[in-house]
Amino acid sequence: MAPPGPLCILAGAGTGKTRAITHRIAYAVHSGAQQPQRVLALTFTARAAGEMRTRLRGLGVQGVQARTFHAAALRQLHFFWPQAIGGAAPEVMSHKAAAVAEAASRLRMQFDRTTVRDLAAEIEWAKVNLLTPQSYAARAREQRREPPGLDLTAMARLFEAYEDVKQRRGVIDFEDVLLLTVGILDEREDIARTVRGQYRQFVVDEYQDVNDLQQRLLDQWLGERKDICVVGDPAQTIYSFTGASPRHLVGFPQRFPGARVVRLVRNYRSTPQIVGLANTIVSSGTQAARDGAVRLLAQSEPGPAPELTSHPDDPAEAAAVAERIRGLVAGGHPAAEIAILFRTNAQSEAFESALTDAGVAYLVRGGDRFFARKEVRDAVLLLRGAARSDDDEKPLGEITRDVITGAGWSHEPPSGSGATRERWESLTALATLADDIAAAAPEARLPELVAELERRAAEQHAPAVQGVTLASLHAAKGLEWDTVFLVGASDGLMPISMAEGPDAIEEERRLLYVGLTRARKQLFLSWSGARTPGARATRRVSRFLAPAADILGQGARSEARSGGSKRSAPKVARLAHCRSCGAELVSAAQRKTGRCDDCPPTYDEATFERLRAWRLAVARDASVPAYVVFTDATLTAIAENAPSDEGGLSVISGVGARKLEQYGSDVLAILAGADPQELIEKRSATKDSDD
Ligand SMILES: Nc1ncnc2c1ncn2[C@@H]1O[C@H](COP(=O)(O)OP(=O)(O)OP(=O)(O)O)[C@@H](O)[C@H]1O
Repeated sequence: MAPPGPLCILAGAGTGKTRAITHRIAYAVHSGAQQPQRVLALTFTARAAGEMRTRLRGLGVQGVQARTFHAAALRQLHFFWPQAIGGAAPEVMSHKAAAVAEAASRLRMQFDRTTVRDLAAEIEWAKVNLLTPQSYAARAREQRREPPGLDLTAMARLFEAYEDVKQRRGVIDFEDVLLLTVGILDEREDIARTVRGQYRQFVVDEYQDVNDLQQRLLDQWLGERKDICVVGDPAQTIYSFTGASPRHLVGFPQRFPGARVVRLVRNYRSTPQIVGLANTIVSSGTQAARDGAVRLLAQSEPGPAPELTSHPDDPAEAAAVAERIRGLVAGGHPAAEIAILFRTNAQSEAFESALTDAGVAYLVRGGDRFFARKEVRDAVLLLRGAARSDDDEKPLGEITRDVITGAGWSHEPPSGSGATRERWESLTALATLADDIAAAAPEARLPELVAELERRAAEQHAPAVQGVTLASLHAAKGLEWDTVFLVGASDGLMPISMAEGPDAIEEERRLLYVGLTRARKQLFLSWSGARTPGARATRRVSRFLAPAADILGQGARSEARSGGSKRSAPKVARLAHCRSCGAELVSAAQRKTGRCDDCPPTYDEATFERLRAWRLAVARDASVPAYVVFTDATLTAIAENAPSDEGGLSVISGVGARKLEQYGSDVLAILAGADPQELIEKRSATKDSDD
C-alpha cells in the first residue's frame, strides 16, 4: 500500500485493477488515514461506478463517492449554479440529435438520422478536445477527421449553429456540464476552495480513457494537492477516436514529479499460453505504443495453445466456428462461457446465422441482433415489396442491391467510421447474403431471398437466456470468458481498412490485444480468404499475427493464404476444374458439383429424383425452403459422388457435421436404393414417438 501522494498504477490486462484500487481505498479508510466521504473515485461508466460501490461495501467501506466524471460534475453544477450564475442550472439534453438536425436545417443542410448521429459524435469529439467552432477545422485537419458528408469548414459552421440552437433553447449538453463546471471553478476561487475542501483523495479507474476535458476538470478539483491515484493500461486504449488519450496516463510521472509508479504485471485471468501471445502482440507495436504497457506474467494453470485457422470464405469460417462451439456445448462447456469477438458489428450476421443453423443459443452484446437493426428491418420491408414484382431480369445480387439503395445503401462505402459506416456494412451483409443464396441455389429469386431472410429473422429473434456471447471487440472490453473465438483476423478487418496512419494502426493492434486477453482458458483465432463463397481469396492473415508465428504456426505469416480450415479434410466438391471437360470452374455452384454448366450431369437420374423427392418432403415437414435442407448444388454433388459411407458423404461441400447427423443415414439409404417415401414415414413415426 503506497502512502498518499501521486500514484500511477500501470496495470496490464487481467491483473485485477479494480480490486487493487478498491483495496487501496479500503486500507486508507480502515487505517484511519482517510475519511470515506473525502474520497472521490471516478469511473467512465455508471456500471463501473456501481461495481466500485458494491466492491467497497463488500470491503466494509460506506460513504465513498464513486461516480462517473459526468455525474460528479453535474452534482456540483446544480449545487453551485445558483451562487455562481443565479437561478437554476439549465436542463441537460439527453441527446444531441434534435439540436444538430435543427442546426443543419438552419444552414439548409439535410441529413438522415444516422448521419446526424455521426455529426453529433463529431461535435462531441470537438468539445472533449476543448475545441471551439473557431479552432475546430485546424485541429480536425491535423487529426484527419472525416465528418460524414461535410468538409471541415462546413462542419465548423454546423458546430457553431448547434451551439446557438442550444443557447436559444436554454439547454446544455453532456460536455457543457463539464465545461461549465470547469468555468465556474476557474473563475470563482471561493467555490473552488469549497470543492477542494470536500474531497482530499482522488482515484481514477481506466485512466487511459481520460480525455482533455475530463483531465481539465480533474486538475481543477485537485488544485495544488497531490493525493491522486490513477490506474490504467495504455495497451487497452481503444477509444482514441472519441478523444480519449493515454498521454495523460503515460505522462503522469512527468506531471507529478516524485510520483510513485507501480506496475501490476501478474495476470490472474488467462493461461500462460494466452498471456504469451498477448505479450508478443503488444511488444511488436511501435515504441510509443509500448510506452507504459506492461509485460504480463501468467499466474494461471497452463492450457491448450491458441489456435489459428483459415477458411475459404466468411460463411465457411462462421460454419466452422459454430460447429466447434456446438461440439463444446454438447460436451458440457457452458455456452455462457463462450464468446465470439469481431471487429465490426456487421460481421455478426454470419455468426448469428451459423449458430442458429447449429442450434446454439446466443446473445449479441452492446448492439441489436442483426435483424433487429433498423436499417435491416427497413431493407427487408423494401425487399418484401419488390419481391411481388421481381421480373427475373437481373441477377439476384444486383436486384437486391438496387432495392436496398432505397434503405440507404450505396455502391461505394461512406467515408469515415461511425454509425453511417456501420449501417452501410449491415446493408452490405444483406447484399452478400443474396449473393450466397444465388450461388447455392441459382434458381432463387427475391421471394426466396425474402423467405430466407424471414426464416433467419424468426429464428435469430428467439430470445436466448443462456447463450454464447457475440460482441464487437469494443463491447468486450472489461469482460472475460473461458473460451474466446476471435474471428475475422485478416488485414482489412484487423486492422480495419479505414485505419490510416500509424496511430490508427496501433489502436487496431490494441483492440486485438483487448480481444486476446478476454480469454481465460482457450483461444481460437480464425480468418477467411474471401467474403463470399467462390470469390477469389484476396485477403491475407492479419499483419499483427506475424510476430506470433512461433505460437500460432506458419499460417500467421501474411504470405499465407487461406486454404480451408487446418482441421478439415479436403473437400471433393471444391475441385477447380470440371470433372468431365477440365474447364476452369468459375462459380461456387460449379465448384460444388465439380462440373461446368455445359457438361451434362454424371449422376443416375432416378437416384437424383429420389433425393429431390426426399428433400422436398423433409423441407415441407420442417417448414423451410428446400435449399435449407440441401442446396441443388449439394444434392447434385451427392448424387454424382454417390458416397457409400458417412466419411465419403461428409467431405461433400454443404454437408456439415450437423447435416450429416440429421440426414446422413437417409441420404445413404437413398443412394443404396431405399424408397424416399418409406424413409419419410419412418422419420415422422420417430418424431411422433419422441413428441
Ligand atoms: N489477486 C488476485 N488473485 C486471484 N485472482 C484475481 C486477483 N485479482 C483478480 N483476479 C481475477 O483475475 C481476473 C481479472 O481481474 P479483473 O477483471 O479485475 O482484471 P482487470 O485488470 O480489470 O482486467 P482487464 O483490464 O483486462 O479487463 C478476474 O477473474 C479476477 O477475479
